[in-house]
Amino acid sequence: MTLIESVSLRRVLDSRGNPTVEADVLTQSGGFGRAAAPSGASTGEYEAIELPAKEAIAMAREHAVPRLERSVHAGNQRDVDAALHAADGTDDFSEIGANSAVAISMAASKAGADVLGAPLFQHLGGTFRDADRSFPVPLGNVVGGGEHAAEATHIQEFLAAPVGAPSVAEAVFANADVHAEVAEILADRGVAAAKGDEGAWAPAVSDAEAFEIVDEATSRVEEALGFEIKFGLDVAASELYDADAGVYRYGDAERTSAEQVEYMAELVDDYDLAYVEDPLDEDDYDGFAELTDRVGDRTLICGDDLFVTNVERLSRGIDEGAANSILIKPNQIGTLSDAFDAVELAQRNGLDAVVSHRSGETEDTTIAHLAVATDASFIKTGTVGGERTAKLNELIRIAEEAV
Ligand SMILES: C=C(OP(=O)(O)O)C(=O)O
Ligand SMILES: [Mg+2]
Repeated sequence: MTLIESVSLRRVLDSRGNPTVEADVLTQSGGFGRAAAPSGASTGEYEAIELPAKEAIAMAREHAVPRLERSVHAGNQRDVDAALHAADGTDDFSEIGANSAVAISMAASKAGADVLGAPLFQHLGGTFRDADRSFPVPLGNVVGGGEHAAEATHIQEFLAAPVGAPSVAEAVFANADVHAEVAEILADRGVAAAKGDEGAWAPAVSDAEAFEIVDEATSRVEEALGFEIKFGLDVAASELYDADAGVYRYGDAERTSAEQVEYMAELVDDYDLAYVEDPLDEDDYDGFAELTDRVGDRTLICGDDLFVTNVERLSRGIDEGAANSILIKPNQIGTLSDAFDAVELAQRNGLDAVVSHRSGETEDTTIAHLAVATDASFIKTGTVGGERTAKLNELIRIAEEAV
């Protein structure tokens, strides 16, 4: 019923104005799915390879599309993704591009769901998904810099975490309120701010001042709404790490690895942080393990560039106690099956899964469904901006549909 009839690929724009790959999958029974690849700026060294969109499309047309059309069922995600791997033949999708692979993988999942007449989260989560399970808490990027904005904070993302929100919708609106509150505080302080790639405010303030501002903004909104709103960070520390000198550079200031662990542990306690992503360099399993040992009982230490949604890197992290959560970005690994494998391995070992967007995004909403289907604890998908609200609004709809 879900035999793939055709796979079409085209270039579309992402939110940074760069070309990206969009895939349409049509089944013989008329099921249809469309999805587009996102794109990172602070990409991990060990991610699957994104090719220039034109090249990725040409290679996928030559190698992957003939293996899929009239051969593979869109309803069998494992078969679709195995065909993509077989077409590519490498272990990092450097032949057809992880951008082509992930667009086709996600589009096929939607075509499979369409044939069944099921919402995507249900198709992906399966019949055993417990309808009473809680929904992912949206992490809302409200202040940021790093690779996502010039002349702003060194820490890449300050993320509102409305952990006490009674519903997904209230959490989504709370993050928007924090974003607006940050704007007011910046205006009061006479600080002008544009927005970075993900729609977060990108003021030219020190990291210390950003902590003050976000702490104040979350407290004010917490008080107004009457439920707990914490905040967290994506330090994206690999971008700060100078491997030759063995130090983390925060502008003119620097920290050794031991000082970085100390600094992160202090921040967790000073600000009661709910979440700290990539606090150390992507090769520093030991530093991650030390920090997790110190503060992992009271916050999530999440591996993004550390794990790159890759089960091998995650297995090592589990063995070494390097983190207590993993960021899941399907385009880091290339297929939904690989992303699911990473989630399953993590959850079986007591780690939380956090499903995430990329800084370059489209209107695609697959990750909202993925987060619900996998029972992820958090979803990181921005706060404002059409490509971000596409996912947040979809989450609100899913929550309505899933009751
Ligand atoms: C979303 C992120 O940024 P990018 O997509 O640039 O890697 C991140 O680092 O978590
Ligand atoms: Mg990150």
